[in-house]
Amino acid sequence: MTKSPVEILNDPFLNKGTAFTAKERQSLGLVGLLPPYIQTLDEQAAQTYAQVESKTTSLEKRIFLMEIFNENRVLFYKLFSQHVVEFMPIVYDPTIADTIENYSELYVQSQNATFLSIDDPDSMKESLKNAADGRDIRLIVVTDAEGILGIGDWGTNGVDISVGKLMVYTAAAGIDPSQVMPVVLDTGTNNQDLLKDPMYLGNRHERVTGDRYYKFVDQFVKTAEDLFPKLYLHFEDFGRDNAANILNTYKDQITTFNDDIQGTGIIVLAGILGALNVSKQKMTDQVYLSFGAGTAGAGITKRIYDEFLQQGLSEEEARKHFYMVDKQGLLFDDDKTLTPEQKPFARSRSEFANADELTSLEAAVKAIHPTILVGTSTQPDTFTESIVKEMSAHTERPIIFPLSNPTKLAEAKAEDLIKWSDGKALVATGIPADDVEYNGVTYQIGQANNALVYPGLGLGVIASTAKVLNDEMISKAAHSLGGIVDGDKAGAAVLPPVSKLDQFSYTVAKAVAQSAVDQKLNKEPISDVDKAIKDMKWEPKY
Ligand SMILES: NC(=O)c1ccc[n+]([C@@H]2O[C@H](COP(=O)([O-])OP(=O)(O)OC[C@H]3O[C@@H](n4cnc5c(N)ncnc54)[C@H](O)[C@@H]3O)[C@@H](O)[C@H]2O)c1
Ligand SMILES: O=C(O)C[C@H](O)C(=O)O
Ligand SMILES: [Mn+2]
Repeated sequence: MTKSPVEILNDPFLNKGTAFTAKERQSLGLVGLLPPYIQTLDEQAAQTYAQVESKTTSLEKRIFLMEIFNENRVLFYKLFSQHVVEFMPIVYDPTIADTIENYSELYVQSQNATFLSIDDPDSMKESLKNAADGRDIRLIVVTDAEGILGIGDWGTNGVDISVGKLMVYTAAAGIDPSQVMPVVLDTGTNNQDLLKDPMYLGNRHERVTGDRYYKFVDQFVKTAEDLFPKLYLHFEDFGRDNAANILNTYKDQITTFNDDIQGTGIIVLAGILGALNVSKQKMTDQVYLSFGAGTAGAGITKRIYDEFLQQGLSEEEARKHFYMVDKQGLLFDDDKTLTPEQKPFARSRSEFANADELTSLEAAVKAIHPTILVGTSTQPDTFTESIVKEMSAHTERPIIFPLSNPTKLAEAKAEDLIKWSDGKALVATGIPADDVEYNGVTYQIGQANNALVYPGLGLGVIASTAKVLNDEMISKAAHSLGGIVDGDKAGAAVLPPVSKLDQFSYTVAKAVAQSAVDQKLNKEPISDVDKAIKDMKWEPKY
């Protein structure tokens, strides 16, 4: 179907704006519809970048960048790729949290997303087809928005996380933006402020749960798989009660991934490996404490635990190294409210003389003497000076990762952790952190955000045509990030910098694709993994 000139200018996958050549303007019927000077992509990027810079707040910058995204994908990604470090926190986390909270107020355009309503399941297939508009969809990011970052339930507004995660896939790993689709499953919201807000654009009822919810998710998975047979299905920010259930249901059947469980597990394992490379300590000597044992906390713990097994410990031996603290304090095995993911790491009260007193993080740290503390609690400023001092008193180089997002929810600031530990803490944060100057050393702070790994992982899975994404591939992804940072340099970060995102996405992709091929999980024959990845890679150019 050929598009009319106006349709072309309104199609972000086709529109080149002022970069349409004289010949294209003639042949497509665009003569007179654009100013006469023909810009190059570089000129367009320079001009739009100056406009971005003229905005004073991150939110204004993001709103402007989304205009470019809505109008011209090549230009958007050219700009993004030229300014990755500057734009990541604007396009993605933390600014994305503001656009989700204000989605209805800020709404101008649907951004090629698909909105699937639990009240209208019969139109699901048609909706997905309409949104694909004939495109060959290889990657969907889907959310039901029950647990957006650490800010909770945002109903239909959560669609922005699907859009944002996909933008990072393209900027970091070169996934073709015409082959992706953001989806929100609107199953209602329990956010009372949204339900009362006359401007709210989603379904105005409480969340549907139980069978009807799982049937709707299943209908979505089956319909999407049926329509797009080469699909890699990424789940994002589902609630704690559903995320692991959904992953466990589908992970052996289709090519799927849960970012909060698996992506976060990979980046934290990579960060810990990086930290141990600095401290020259052994993984299996570490004592691990997860603060906030929800979707991410439990997913990370399981990944690190699996690493202990891989390094030769028995299940029983390995389990002795792990502790979890959630709302109720240290998790014990007599607790009836434990989730299935928490149960394996709950401890026996008989291990402690003062078990009943271990109801706070501080008490737990005193009793356990963890060497690694990872925060996924959504509780700001909970890694206090006294906790950090207590950890530092019992271990030479404490590994402390406050990972809750966005910025306002982080368990601690990198700067404080460095200061309170007298420069000893090996720190990574969920959102970007500035260098910290302390006692004449410049400490670089790694970003332990799943965005550093999920794009490469996805590229590797898609390029290798893998049937499933399994633990072996996930482990290979985490280990592939080693060696990029020089751990012997004073103040070295525990993870590679965002400025090298495209390079290490490629490293991750190669490790994952090679693992898929080695395990014979590829659906199509692949003789050269490197070439398969390079052939997949999309670049922003006309
Ligand atoms: N850096 C990253 O890549 C990354 C990845 C995923 C999640 N996260 C962050 O981790 C946080 C949690 O995300 P999630 O998806 O696991 O959410 P979740 O709701 O599944 O888990 C949060 C957990 O924290 C617990 N909690 C609440 N209050 C607490 C308290 N006072 N003390 C101890 N625990 C408490 C909850 O009971 C729950 O188990 C979010 O802020 C999210 O942004 C970061
Ligand atoms: O979205 C992010 O920044 C990371 C993570 O998936 C989260 O939920 O916080
Ligand atoms: Mn997430």
